Amino acid sequence: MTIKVLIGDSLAPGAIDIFKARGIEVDVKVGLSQDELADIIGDYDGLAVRSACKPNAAVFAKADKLKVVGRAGIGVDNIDIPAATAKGVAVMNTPFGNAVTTAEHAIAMLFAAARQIPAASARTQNGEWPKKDYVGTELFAKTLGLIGAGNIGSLVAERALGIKMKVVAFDPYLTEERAVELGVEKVELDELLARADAITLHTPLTDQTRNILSRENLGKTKKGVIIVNCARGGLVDEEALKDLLDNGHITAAALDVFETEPAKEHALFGTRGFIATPHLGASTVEAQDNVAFQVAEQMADYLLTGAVSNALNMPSITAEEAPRLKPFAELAEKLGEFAGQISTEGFDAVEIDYEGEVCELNRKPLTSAALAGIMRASMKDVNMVSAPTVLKERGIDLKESTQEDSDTYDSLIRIKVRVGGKWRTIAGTIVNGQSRIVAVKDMALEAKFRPFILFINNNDEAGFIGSLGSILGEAGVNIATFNLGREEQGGDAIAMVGIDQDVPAEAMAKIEALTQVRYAKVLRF
Ligand SMILES: NC(=O)c1ccc[n+]([C@@H]2O[C@H](COP(=O)([O-])OP(=O)(O)OC[C@H]3O[C@@H](n4cnc5c(N)ncnc54)[C@H](O)[C@@H]3O)[C@@H](O)[C@H]2O)c1
Ligand SMILES: O=C(O)CC[C@@H](O)C(=O)O
Repeated sequence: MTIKVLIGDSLAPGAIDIFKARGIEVDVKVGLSQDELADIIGDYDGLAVRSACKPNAAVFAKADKLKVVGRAGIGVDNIDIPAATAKGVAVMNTPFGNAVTTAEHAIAMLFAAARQIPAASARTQNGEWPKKDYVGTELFAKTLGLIGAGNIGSLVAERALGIKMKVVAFDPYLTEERAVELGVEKVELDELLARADAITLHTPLTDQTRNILSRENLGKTKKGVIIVNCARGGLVDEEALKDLLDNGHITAAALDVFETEPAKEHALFGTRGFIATPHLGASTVEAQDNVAFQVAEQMADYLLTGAVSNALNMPSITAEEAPRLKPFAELAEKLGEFAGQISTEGFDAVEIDYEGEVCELNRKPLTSAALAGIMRASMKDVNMVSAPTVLKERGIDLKESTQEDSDTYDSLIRIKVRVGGKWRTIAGTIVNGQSRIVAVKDMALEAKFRPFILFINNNDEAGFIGSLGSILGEAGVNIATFNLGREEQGGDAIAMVGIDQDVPAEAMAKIEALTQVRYAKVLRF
């Protein structure tokens, strides 16, 4: 049977050759609207994209043959991953192929902003020779504030140190050891804002990073600061950026990414000190070859052999191992997601214990699945392949242990994450092929994973369940399941409430204010 792939964005031509050499038919259709894509997607087994092609739920609804979407690049915000997962479509990216190129663009933007090169060039070529208007800022010995010290942030730090800048970094997941290795000083955000002469951003866009350079935070920066964003639109308050450029608090700003793209009109355009590029961070021949060739190989492997690599929504497992490993990989990833969501302040060690029959299996993909789950709360685009490398690079300790007998269950996986010197622990098993949570903080219970779980750590005192039920009822939140665990009567206790919808902020505040509640959070799976 013919296997067909659609290339929906401008990819380096070598990708077509790779698909064809492996016997896969290829169509290239760039610039399709979502409706046009939905009309034709039913013919294809694979879809290769960059960032302009945006397969949404309506596209996946019609993607009856589709098995894989490959992103030639890092960010997958243009792909509706829950819709892809619901349709059984693997989503893969290429986590490292364009990192150097993007770091170089950030550094180029920094220099361009410090010396106002684009404006000076335009006016010089216009015959003005405006020498007096462009007295720039030297970067030597200045402080660069790095928000996000992952792949690209680390490369930017190396380069900034090379031009003799001092680098301070804010990243809750950067360990002191990794900071020392990189030669940067780990600081809190407020300290970075107060000390940096230039700030560059290198985080994904998540609930925690959206608007991280808000009007308030931009107001805390040094007068004369330079702002560079080559990561994602939405990290910087664009309106506030304009106001602060206009009043001279910010000397210069360079954006490669915008809240709405393509940004063909924008209030910032024409503002003094402002530089824009059209999401060019990854646009070099080298990076585009890297990501296009890699995505074509990964997609072809998956379509022809079932091998999964760099997948964001499914574990990497070989075809032979698949049937036995799959439920345990799903369990490990979900337990990891639980642990990650209750550790968003940052953690410095992870332990994974395998007990019982699961010890006989290849545990590497299980550990990778668990780590991807743990880190997903802070790094949206992390996957099973990149998770272990990233963990190691950051100097986060990982210990695995096995115990061939399990006291109660045929198999048990326990994940422990250390936050501020204290361990947060969750354990689970498989019951009738489905993942179950069987202990939290070593308190036994049995709960299914659901799209929304309200997790509460409380004191075991009378009246708590009634008050909680009333608050949820008044907020119109339906309870689907309710599981409780406790250390001893009157002691530490947990409640896992499976709910049919998210809890409104007002109701959440009331829950947190209950005298028995120590910690409450809605977890999403
Ligand atoms: N402009 C472009 O063309 C282009 C090209 C490639 C990547 N990108 C974007 O650059 C960004 C960085 O990519 P990467 O490969 O370095 O990602 P990465 O996952 O390796 O690093 C992201 C870093 O952000 C940190 N982080 C998460 N939450 C944070 C928070 N609340 N505060 C501070 N730091 C936080 C993480 O710990 C991590 O170290 C992504 O948004 C990616 O999509 C843009
Ligand atoms: O494909 C591009 O040009 C942008 C890629 C970049 O935003 C990424 O996240 O990898």
